[in-house]
Formats: sequence, structure tokens, C-alpha cells
Amino acid sequence: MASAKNCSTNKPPKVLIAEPSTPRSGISYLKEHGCQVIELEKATEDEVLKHIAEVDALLLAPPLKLTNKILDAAGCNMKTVATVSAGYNHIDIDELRKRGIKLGNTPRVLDAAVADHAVMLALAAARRLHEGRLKIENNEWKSDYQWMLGQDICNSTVGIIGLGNIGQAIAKRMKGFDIKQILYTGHREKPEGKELGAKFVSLDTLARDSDFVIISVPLTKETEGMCNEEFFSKMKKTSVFVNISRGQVVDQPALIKALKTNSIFAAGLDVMTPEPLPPDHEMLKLPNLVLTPHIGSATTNTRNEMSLLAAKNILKGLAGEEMIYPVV
Ligand SMILES: O=CC(=O)O
Repeated sequence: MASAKNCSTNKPPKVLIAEPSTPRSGISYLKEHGCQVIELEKATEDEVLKHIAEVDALLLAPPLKLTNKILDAAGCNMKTVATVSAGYNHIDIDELRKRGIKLGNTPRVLDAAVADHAVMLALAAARRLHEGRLKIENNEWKSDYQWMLGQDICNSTVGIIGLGNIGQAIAKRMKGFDIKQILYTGHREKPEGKELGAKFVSLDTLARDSDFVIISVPLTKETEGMCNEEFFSKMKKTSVFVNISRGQVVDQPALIKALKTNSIFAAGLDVMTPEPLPPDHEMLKLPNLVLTPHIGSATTNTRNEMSLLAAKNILKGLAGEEMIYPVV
């Protein structure tokens, strides 16, 4: 990739790295390609505001929101933004469009890691991982053949909400467990669904017929609160619910009720509201809920790849070229 130039001044372009934990892979790549980088020590709006006027591009990551205050303070050269994430619900893309600012994200490189995580949560919830650990800690281990019985994945029906790249990667992995069928729902039937032997169904049918429901849709106005009380009431008592997308897709109080009343069997969540979840939150007291702290893509290689991809998006944007994964 060619080195970047700030067209209006011929000086090296400045890139603000708003997330201090951004892996070095991307930062080194930007430097090697002629960028000057400013690295923040804290990912806060106030810190971004101190530098945004002087930079040509911004590299950020959720949960930092790209607010209008930041955009208003940006100089007229700041036309390139990259997020080190697949999701971009922390950014108002209509606002970027209006201002002529390009945004790139980092999908695909995280599909495998996130799909692995979804499968792990499905297995952990189905086989009562959290509850089992609590039993040991509380000296409640029993030798009883009817004790701590879980749910099988083999011969089960797996319902995937959102058969995008991550959803497809989940489907491929679940097929390795000798399941009966994969159902999926979304905007429309997809050729990839056919290739996977998955059946396109309505949300209602998916809730009713699935033994595992796995959420892998982006958070949009349409998907917000999609898994609500009515949805959970349709699920089987023996079903397992998994979410690796965004917490807001789920009406969390409705999920908590379903878990407390055992109207569903168990859940595994990598995403929740709020994040971070306070340590005294009632969800942490539910034995049939497995929680992880939004680490679906958190493997060393995946995070390095995400950082590098975000840097490549920045360089493309600065060069006036189409980003590798353009959002706007
Ligand atoms: O949640 C993680 C991402 O959107 O990349």
C-alpha cells in the first residue's frame, strides 16, 4: 500500500488512535506507511476533543461513541474514520454520510473467533457449566444419576437469528455436532442458507422449534428489543438462548424472567446491558446463565488482524480510495 499524504498540506497525515489498547499491528502499519499517530491514554470524548481538530483520520473502538460534539470539533481534513470492530452502532452513520466522512469497520477477520465463542456459550449453557462450578464451590456435589442433567446438541434444532458471516460460521461449527437441523431468520432467504442446508423460517417458528437460539444480528432500530417477553414465551422449556451480537437486541428483563421461572433452560451471553455489568447485578446470581465480558473476538490473532484491517481502512480513506470494508 502506498504511503499516505495529507493532500492539502503535503505533510504526513495525522491519525488519532482513540483506543489506547489498540494492538500495535495497526499502529505500526500506519507509521510504516507515512502517518503520524497520536495515541490517547484514555478513550474518552474529552480526550478525543483535545486532538480531533488537528487530525486527518480517527481510529476508534466501541464503547467510545463518535458524538456530534466530536464531529463538530473535527477539522475539515478529518474525513476518514475506522472502527476496530465489526459492529458500528456506536457511530451515527447517517451523520457521517451528511458530513461526507468515510467509515470502515473490521468484519470477516473475527468471524471464526466469535463463532467459536458462540458455540462455547451454547455448550456451556446446555451443560450447566456455571451451575456445576457453583455446586463444587458450595460443597453440593452429589452422586446421583438424575443430577445436573443438561441438554444434548446432537439431534437438536439450532435456530440462528441473522445468517451473516458470523451466523454462517456458527452454522458450520454446529453442523459438526450431528444436529438435526439448522433454522435461520433475517431479512430474506439467502443462497448461503441453502448451501448450509439451513431452512429459512419466521422469527416465531424459529423461537418455537429451536433447541438452541443463537443471536448474530447487528443492533439496528429493527433488531433492538427483538427478543422480548413474547419471544421467550414461545421458546421451549428445554431451549438454550445465546447472544454474541449486542445486548440491546434482547429485552433483558424478559430474559431474566424467563431464566428465573425456568420457562427456558439456560442462556449464554457475551453481550448484555449495561457493559460493563455491575458486579452486584442480578444476572450474576442466576445459576442457569453463563456470562462472558464481551470477549467474542478477543484472541491475540483476531485482535491483531482487526487492528491491521482498521489501519488499512484508514490508509485507503486517506488516499481517497474505497476502504476494504466500507460502511459509509
Ligand atoms: O463486538 C465486537 C465487534 O463489533 O467487533
